[in-house]
This record gives sequence, structure tokens and C-alpha cells, in this order.
Amino acid sequence: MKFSQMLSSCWEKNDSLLCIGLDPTPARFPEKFKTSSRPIFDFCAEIIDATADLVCAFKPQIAYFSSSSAEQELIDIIDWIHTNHPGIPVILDAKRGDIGSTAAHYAKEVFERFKADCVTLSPYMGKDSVEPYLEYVEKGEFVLCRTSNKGGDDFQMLDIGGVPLYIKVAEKVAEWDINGQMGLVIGATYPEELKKARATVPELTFLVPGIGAQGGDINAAVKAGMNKDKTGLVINSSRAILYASKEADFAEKARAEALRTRDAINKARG
Ligand SMILES: O=c1ccn([C@@H]2O[C@H](COP(=O)(O)O)[C@@H](O)[C@H]2O)c(=O)[nH]1
Repeated sequence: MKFSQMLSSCWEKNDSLLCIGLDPTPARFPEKFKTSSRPIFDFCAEIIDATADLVCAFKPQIAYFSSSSAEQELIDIIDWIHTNHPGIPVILDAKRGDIGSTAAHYAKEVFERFKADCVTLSPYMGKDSVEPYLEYVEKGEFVLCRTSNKGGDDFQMLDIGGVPLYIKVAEKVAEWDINGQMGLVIGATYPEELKKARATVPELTFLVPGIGAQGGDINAAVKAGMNKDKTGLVINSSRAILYASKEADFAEKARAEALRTRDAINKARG
């Protein structure tokens, strides 16, 4: 099934725009994982099983796996989601960007080796750097547009002939997206920009990090970024859910935080 169809059906089935980010940091895991031979896999699997009915997607961040030489655990956790919670899309947050010949290998890695349904990409190297991903027509790509961090101002807010660069990126992505598979990354920390981007590209889906640990306002972000159908958003929270408790009740507390977040998003949708 196409990534866009998987996402739409999870928005509806789970009544949720919430995406849980899988950013596993072993030092923050509960005690019991100290004796596990695969702590990253075991921790993520428990979080996934406790929350799968509350989300529209899971978003593993590749650096948290590769920095611990845990690529096999990443492969296994994506397989775990597809096998045990079929239909929930996996967005691999890898922020790739390189010349076409190299991008073809990154695309093969993300879609064939890791078997993710979607990937995050940098727009900095232009159209030919994203084209190899688009050849996987069933898959999705979210392109960095207005990132959630303060340093995003350095380039994204530069005036490019009367519009900020992030708006130019939004326009370009809409132009490149001939197959309805692309979207934008826009931080919940910037509701004004969410609103302007939504007005510029009403049809694109936005991946929205920055609520939870980064302090973005859920109500403001949802109201600014949702589309005319009150969807069009994949709102990510990682640390606030994963580390809601460091005790034996971590999965239960993660579920409670996920439920609270999903409901706050839905309240804002109206
Ligand atoms: O603009 C961006 C793009 C990506 N991220 C990623 O999202 C999560 C956020 O984690 P929290 O714990 O909810 O803050 C993380 O994987 C980032 O790499 C982002 O924050 N901002």
C-alpha cells in the first residue's frame, strides 16, 4: 500500500495525528533493560505495543540506532511494526541529501534494507538529489522546510526575492511532487510559519516535530497547520513519551502520555 494511503487510513482508524518518535537512549531506559542483550529493540518494542492504537505513524531516528551500531535492531523494530501492527507507516528520520548517484544508494538503504515507508530529506542539493527516492512510487518523503530548532533561522528565514527561503522550499517541493508522495517538515515551535506554509501548499502533508520536550504549543500548531479536512499533519513527540517514566511502569506511562497528547491534538482540531 502507498505511504499516503497508510497514513490516511491510520488518521481515520486511530483518530490520531500523533506520531511517536523512536529515539532510544539506553542511559534513559528502566533498570530491567540493563540485562537485555538487545536493549534498544526490547525497549522500542514495548513502547510500540503499548501505543500502536493511538498513533498515525512511528518515526525512528536513525542516529540513535547507528551510534550504538544497532542497525540490525532498527531493521528488526521496523519489521516488528509491520508484522504486529500492520498498516502503521514507519518514517525513517535520516535527513538524507547527496548527489543522485549516492542518493540512489541511500534510497535503497532506507526502502530496501530498512524497509521504511517514508524518509526525511534535506532540500539543499536540489531536485536531482531527491529524484532517486521518488522512483520508489509507493514510498513517502518529508523534506526539511522550517525546522523546529532556533538555528533554522540562519538559512530558512533568508529573504529570497521577497519570500523567505522556507516558502521557496515549500513551493519547489509541491512542484517536484508529481506523484503525491512528498511532504514538508515544519516545527510546531513556529506556528506562524506553519500557517504561511499551509496557505502556500494546501495539499501537502506536514511532519511536525517540536511538541513535548521542545515545548511547542499543540493548540497553536494544529490550528495553524491542519488542512481543510482537519488532517494533513503528522505531529511527532519522542522524549516526552518514551521517557514519561524510568520505572517499571514506563510503557504504561508512555501510553498515558501518548493518549493525553493525541487527545490534546484532537481537541485543537475541533
Ligand atoms: O525540525 C526538526 C526535524 C526533526 N526533528 C527530530 O524530531 C525528533 C524530536 O524529538 P523530541 O524528543 O520530541 O524533541 C528528534 O528525532 C529530532 O531529530 C526535530 O526535532 N526537528
